[in-house]
Amino acid sequence: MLPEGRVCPQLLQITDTHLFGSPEKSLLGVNTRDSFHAVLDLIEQQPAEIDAFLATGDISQDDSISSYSAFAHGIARFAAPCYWIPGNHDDPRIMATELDNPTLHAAKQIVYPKWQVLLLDSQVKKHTYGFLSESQLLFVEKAVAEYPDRHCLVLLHHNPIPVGCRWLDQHQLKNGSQFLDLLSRLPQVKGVVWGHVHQTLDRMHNGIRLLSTPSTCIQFKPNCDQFTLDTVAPGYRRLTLLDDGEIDTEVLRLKDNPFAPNLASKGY
Ligand SMILES: Nc1ncnc2c1ncn2[C@@H]1O[C@@H]2COP(=O)(O)O[C@H]2[C@H]1O
Ligand SMILES: [Fe+2]
Repeated sequence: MLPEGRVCPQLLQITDTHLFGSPEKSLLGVNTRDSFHAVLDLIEQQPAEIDAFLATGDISQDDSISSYSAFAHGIARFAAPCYWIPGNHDDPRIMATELDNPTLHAAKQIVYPKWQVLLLDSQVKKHTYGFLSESQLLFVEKAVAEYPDRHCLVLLHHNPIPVGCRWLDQHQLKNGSQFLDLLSRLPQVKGVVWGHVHQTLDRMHNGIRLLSTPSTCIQFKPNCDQFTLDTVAPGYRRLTLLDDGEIDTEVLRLKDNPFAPNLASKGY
């Protein structure tokens, strides 16, 4: 719930932390534990109140218990609750045990006075691409019918539209069109937010704001056919859900990127 006197939820999306069990390990030249902590430092420096963190998957890179406990330990420095969904790299069984305490757990639906936030599971076991099952799609319809007077924000790991990188778009949400067609019939839905693509996007589709968010570690360069890393800094997204259904949002990044990746990398 929100503190008394405030109706606009302030949410922070952190995504694709790709943590390892070992604090020494790097992904393509970036120590993901250190970059995660640097992003948390940046969040701590902001004056904004935080009502919840939304962690949109690929929390772990190696599916070790200690990678998930590193996430839990890091996020525990904030009092706000953190809700997570799995990404293609995650093991939901380990998440269910390691990321489960009063302020950190899986969530499907968060209800605020003027908004509801839905968190969908787009993971397909052993595959990099995503898919939303019939039950996930039905859940969206039911949730909107349950609270027809509230605006609705939907989060998932995978991108429902191609972002313009051919190598990456093969791994998108396979039924993205079906998903967006459904949302377009639900006027309560104001925005869709995802991770996975390690880059920023902000576009409108049939009145719905489509937003993607940088990773807290490596970034992918937009509009590249082949795997290409970007030099822009790790970051996160602030989302403020306004009473009138508008989404006030910004991406905040580390200054003077201290986490330069190995630009010669061809993949992972
Ligand atoms: N060179 C590559 N070509 C295609 N896919 C890749 C390449 N390198 C990595 N990937 C996959 O693409 C995924 C995109 O983001 P993820 O972090 O989910 O994990 C990545 C890998 O599973
Ligand atoms: Fe991913």
